[in-house]
Amino acid sequence: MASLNPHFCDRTEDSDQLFRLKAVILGDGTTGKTSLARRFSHSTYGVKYEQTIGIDFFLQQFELSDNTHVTLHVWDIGGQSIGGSMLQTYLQGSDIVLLVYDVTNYNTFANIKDWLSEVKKAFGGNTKAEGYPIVALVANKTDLDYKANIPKEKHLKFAHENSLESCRISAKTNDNVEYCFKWLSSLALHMTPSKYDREEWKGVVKAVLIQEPMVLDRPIVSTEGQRSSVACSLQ
Ligand SMILES: Nc1nc2c(ncn2[C@@H]2O[C@H](COP(=O)(O)OP(=O)(O)OP(=O)(O)O)[C@@H](O)[C@H]2O)c(=O)[nH]1
Repeated sequence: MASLNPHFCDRTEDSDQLFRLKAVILGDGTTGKTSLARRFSHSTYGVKYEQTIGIDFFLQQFELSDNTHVTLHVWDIGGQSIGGSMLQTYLQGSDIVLLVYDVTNYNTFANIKDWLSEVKKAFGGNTKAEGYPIVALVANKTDLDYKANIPKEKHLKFAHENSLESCRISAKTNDNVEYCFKWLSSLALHMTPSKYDREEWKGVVKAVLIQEPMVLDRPIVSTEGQRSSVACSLQ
């Protein structure tokens, strides 16, 4: 029942329910935490790297399903914060923690265990305790999968062994970003999204039409004289 849910914060005139959640993004520097937060909150992306010193805040409101709305407060923590006393404070009251690594940088994956230790420490080491957040292992920069050096199996094994949720995203192309945040929000609210909702969150993958291949200086045609299928490549 919504009224018993600690995240419930308002009911609008037309009986819609509004929930408030806090998501904290952790991970090594340059793994794409700010890019992820910015992509989800502002639908923008920039290639220029600007180091986050301390913390940055983002906000996004969205509809999770009919009549259920979420205000998500996203705390983007600078990659240099590990081991600092403030990190423990930042983690207090979080509903969702995203542990982000860069698929092209093995060290950032190897260091996830240290970030996870920080999360456990902040919640007294008991991952089953009430108030322990939904924690997800997030592989970013999957647009660079062709030069990734962390096998997907390794990602899944680590997630499974540590009872983490799992997302593979690209802040650059927006692949799975909405899905990841909405899926984790659903879990934090103990909701089961419908298949239809989940498909919708996955959105449309950007496809680019490439030039129709030419054979002997003319387009490929089928024997009936119809044009054959057009080739597409995913960016
Ligand atoms: N190819 C690719 N590059 C990305 C992606 N996400 C982020 N980047 C780039 O990686 C660099 C670092 O991104 P940031 O979002 O600033 O990284 P951060 O984790 O917030 O870094 P700190 O502030 O040091 O903690 C930037 O140049 C981004 O453009 C992605 O999905 N794909």
